[in-house]
Amino acid sequence: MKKAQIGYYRRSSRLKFDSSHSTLRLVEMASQFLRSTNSRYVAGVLAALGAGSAVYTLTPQQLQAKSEVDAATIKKIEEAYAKLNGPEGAKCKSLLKKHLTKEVVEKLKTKRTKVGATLYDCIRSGVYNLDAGVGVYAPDAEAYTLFAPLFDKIIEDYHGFSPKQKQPPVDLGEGKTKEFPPLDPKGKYIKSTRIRCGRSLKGYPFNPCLTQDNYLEMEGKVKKAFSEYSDKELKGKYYPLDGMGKDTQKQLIADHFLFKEGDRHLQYANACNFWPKGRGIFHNNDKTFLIWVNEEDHMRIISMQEGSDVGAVLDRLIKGVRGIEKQVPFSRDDRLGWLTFCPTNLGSTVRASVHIALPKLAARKDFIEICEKLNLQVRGIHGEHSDSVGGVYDISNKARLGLSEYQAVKQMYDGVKKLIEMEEKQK
Ligand SMILES: Nc1ncnc2c1ncn2[C@@H]1O[C@H](COP(=O)(O)OP(=O)(O)OP(=O)(O)O)[C@@H](O)[C@H]1O
Repeated sequence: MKKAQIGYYRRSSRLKFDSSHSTLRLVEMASQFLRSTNSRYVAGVLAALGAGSAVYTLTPQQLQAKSEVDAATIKKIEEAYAKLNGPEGAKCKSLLKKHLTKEVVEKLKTKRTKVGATLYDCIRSGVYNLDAGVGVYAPDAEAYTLFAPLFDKIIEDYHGFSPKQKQPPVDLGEGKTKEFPPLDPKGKYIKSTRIRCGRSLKGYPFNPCLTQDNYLEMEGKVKKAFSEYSDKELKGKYYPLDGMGKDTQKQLIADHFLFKEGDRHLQYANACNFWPKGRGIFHNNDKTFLIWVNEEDHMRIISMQEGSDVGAVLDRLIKGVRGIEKQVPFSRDDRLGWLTFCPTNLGSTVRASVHIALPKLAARKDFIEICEKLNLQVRGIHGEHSDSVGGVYDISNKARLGLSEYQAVKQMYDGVKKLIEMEEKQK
């Protein structure tokens, strides 16, 4: 027996579906039910469909939609293709432009996920931001499979991860953190070390499909989970963005603790709806363990500290992740690993970075090339799309998918170790 359980504000009710009903039929029946009850929102549709079950929040518009994509959206998709391939898109080098072929457009333009997301939701950001490197986001977990002809190509190109490959099992590095003693014990080059990972709450779509009530509900759930931390090092407080003073927010951003606001790539991906509702940051007293809530991903779990003790930073991250996953279940795909909004973060979701000054090496014309050969990514010190300040760079592992969390940290560790050796030998 397939069952869809529908609850909405103030009242709740149940609908039972026969196992012969297709997903589309379930959505239609839920839609009828919605009209008959005249409620404004359906707050949860739990449909045990095949292997997976999911709780999604749907707006009436989403529910009432048929599987066909409306003509206006199809037109937008076709116009997007024309823009990318016309004079305006001449300088665009994004993976979106490269892989959104005419065939892919034709195949995918009429598809819609169960929560109502279309191809346009996936590509919107890259169509507005022609300077994007990638240009796509997944509006919900299902988008990775429904729109696979586009996502798989981009994932393969970015990560070198073919559709036949599978993310290895989770290995956070428990029992192995001693392999990462301080990279720069004398503190000559490295200012600070940070390791972050992303997590999505099971049962919720990603940003563009979330309602304000979803955001608030998710915030409530994770806040409760944070209060369960008993470890002294991890204990802290949650600070909602809604109501946070502008000065406090600015300082937290300047000190590298909080996410920035107004990223145009995220804005055009419809990731900033209802901002700042449901967004916030949890941190311990020392600001060495932090969790971002509902920015790009539902959660970004972060461990950071001054200096270069990668092992200590990883130890703390492991404790933090283990603590929270006992409280809230996360979305994981058998092939793609931990699911994230941006396909560049799939898999391990780990970005381990150091803020490092390498004056001699960085002066070389081939500095970026050297880093790339070591599988390292170079950013400015105020995050992605920022510049180096005072010769300090943010250097991290490049790969996130196709390797375990431990291997991702090791990629950064080994690469940065090599860079320091080269700096010391450089005349
Ligand atoms: N090793 C580090 N030490 C101190 N701060 C860091 C370090 N690495 C990154 N940060 C800071 O973390 C903040 C977020 O950086 P950024 O947005 O580039 O990366 P991210 O959190 O990994 O997410 P994404 O890759 O999605 O952009 C920025 O303020 C950045 O300066």
